[in-house]
Formats: sequence, C-alpha cells, structure tokens
Amino acid sequence: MPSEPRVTLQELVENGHLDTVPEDFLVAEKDRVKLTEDGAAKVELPVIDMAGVEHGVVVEQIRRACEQWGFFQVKNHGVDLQLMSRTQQVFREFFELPYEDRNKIRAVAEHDALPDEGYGDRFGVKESNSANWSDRLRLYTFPVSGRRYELWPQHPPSFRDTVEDYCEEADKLTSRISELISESLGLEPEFLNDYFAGRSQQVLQVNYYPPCPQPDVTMGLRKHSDNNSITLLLQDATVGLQVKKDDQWVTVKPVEGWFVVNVGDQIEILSNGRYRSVEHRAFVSAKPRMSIATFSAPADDTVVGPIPELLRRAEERPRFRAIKFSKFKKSFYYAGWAKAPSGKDHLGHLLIDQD
Ligand SMILES: O=C(O)CCC(=O)C(=O)O
Ligand SMILES: [Fe+2]
Repeated sequence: MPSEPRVTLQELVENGHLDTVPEDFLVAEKDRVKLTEDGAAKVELPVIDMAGVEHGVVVEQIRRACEQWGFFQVKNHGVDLQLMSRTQQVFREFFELPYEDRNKIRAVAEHDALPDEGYGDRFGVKESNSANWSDRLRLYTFPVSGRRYELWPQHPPSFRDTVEDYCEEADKLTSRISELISESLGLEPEFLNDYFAGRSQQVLQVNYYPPCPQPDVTMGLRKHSDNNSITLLLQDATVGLQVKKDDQWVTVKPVEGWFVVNVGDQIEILSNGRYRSVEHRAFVSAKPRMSIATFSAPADDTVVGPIPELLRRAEERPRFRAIKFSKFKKSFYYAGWAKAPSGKDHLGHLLIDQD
C-alpha cells in the first residue's frame, strides 16, 4: 500500500505560518542564489522573431542562440496570446482551489516507480531527499492515447478544453522550432521531426512556487538540464528563471506573450555536443510564481545517438553512446535527480573517451 502523501508545500505555506524555511528545503551555501541589490541582474535572452521575413536570418539566429546560450525567447510565434493567458488563468485557478480538491488528483507512486503524474511536490525525488520550494501539476499530454484524464483537474470547468488547445499549439510551435533547429545544423527541415517519427511525447508541467519567507536559503527548482529534446516555457511576470552563461547565473527577464525555449539533453546527444543543454534553475521570492513548461521528448523506445550525417560532415567521432530514451530518463531520475538534482552527471555517463 502506498503511504499517505505528506501535505504539499503550498499547503504548508498557507496553513503553517512559516517564518523560516524548514530544514528539508535548505540548500548548501554554494548553491544559494545571490541577487544583486536591484533584485536581479536581468538579461534578455536572444530573441527570435518567428515571423521574421528573412528565413535564412532566422535560421542563423537560432544557430547562434543554440551554440551560445542553449536558450532563446520567441515572439510572433503564432500561438494565440489570449489562449496563452487563458491557460495561465485556468492553472492559477487550479492552484487556488481548496487543498482537498487539488489533492483529488494527487500523484502517487505506482509499483516501485516514483510519482510521475498528477499534483504533487516531489516528482522523481525520494522522500528522504531535500526538496525544491515548489509544487507541480504534471500531465502526459501527447500522444493523446496516453492521457489519463482522471488526473486532469475537473475545475475550473474550462480546464480541459483550454489545456488541450494550448498543448496542441505548443506542439505545433515545437515542431516549427525543430525544423529551424534542423536547418541550423545544416540538415533538411524535417530531419528532427522524422527522427522522432512523429511520435514525440509531450509532458506538461506547471511549476507553482509559493511565497517564501527566506528566499535566499532555498531554491524553487535546483540546477538541472532538461532531459528531453525541446522545452517551451511560459512564465508569469515574476522573475525566477536563471540560466548558466559563461559559468555565471543570469536572470531571465520575463516578457509577456513570449516563450522561453531551451534545448534539452536529447539535442545535445544528437548534435554530438554542438548544441548543449544548458543548466538552469529557479529561485523564489516573497511573491508566488508560476511557470508552465511543455517538454517535448522522443517516444520511450527511440534510440538517440549522434546523427551520422553530422559526424561524417564534421569528420568527428561520436562523443556520446546511443541510448534508448526510456533508459536515459531512468538514469536521469535515479542516478542524478533523485539523489540531489545537480548538473549534468547523467549525461556524463554517456561520454565516449576521445583518445
Ligand atoms: O520555473 C522556471 O522558470 C523553470 C522551470 C524548469 O526549468 C522546468 O520545469 O524544468
Ligand atoms: Fe528545466
């Protein structure tokens, strides 16, 4: 029998009258956020205008952003702005529901696996390990046949239609971005979409960061790279996202109506390390924050390795061993994330000695 889950962090914050951050949530001194006096050194990531008239220029901008940042923002991306704000609204309403209602779709451990879908706070992290200052709602949204609607909130009533539309649009945009990334690597536009054989999965993850009494001793989401291929992130107006650039943490300035895009570990492997999945993290503040991620990933049985055509052209040897995505995920969660989400050790296991 699975044990009764603990209350989520939001519940603890709303009913616990916390003046300090409980021990579970403390992070080591070296991993704490150091904000400058004005709150944060905010930078603008490279901005890609998806409606840019010069296709070649857009492709070149994508190449530069992927090589130099692993992250960029997109504007004029074709996703309806009202749909984006309606989506933010239905998730806000979900997190405003009474705890009993949220808890109806609580993520529970099934068999010997860690909780992976539904509402909860320690996905992929064993109970005994230190926690992030956040709760989340996580749903498998593509393929449609994999949707577990019993884990989708019933309230607000418009939740399902809104989220289905949003996921569809996010998937289309991801597909367009995959085409641009393919081209930026000198491949046919359809290359990456074909590699994933039209069977990509999409996981929707809404991160809710409750207000924090001591933001400088904890972390909303510890540093990590994303284990999938391409992530779209829709954040609200509160700062929190930090990206590692030239060994420094830089804070991303949120811009309404834009998406943040980043390449994950699968693109790093496929491109033989030319595009890197960059570490990022989220800090918290006295204000609540919400971010909505859609992770696009290969189907579980897809074997991902450096693309032979790229190796041939660059006369390179493969830097990574090919691996089935399901196996990669397991090592991501069990070898790295579950112990203490940190950096990119999970990718290091696949490196091939170059001498
Ligand atoms: O909340 C954020 O800005 C970051 C979210 C994130 O990195 C993730 O969900 O993987
Ligand atoms: Fe992430």
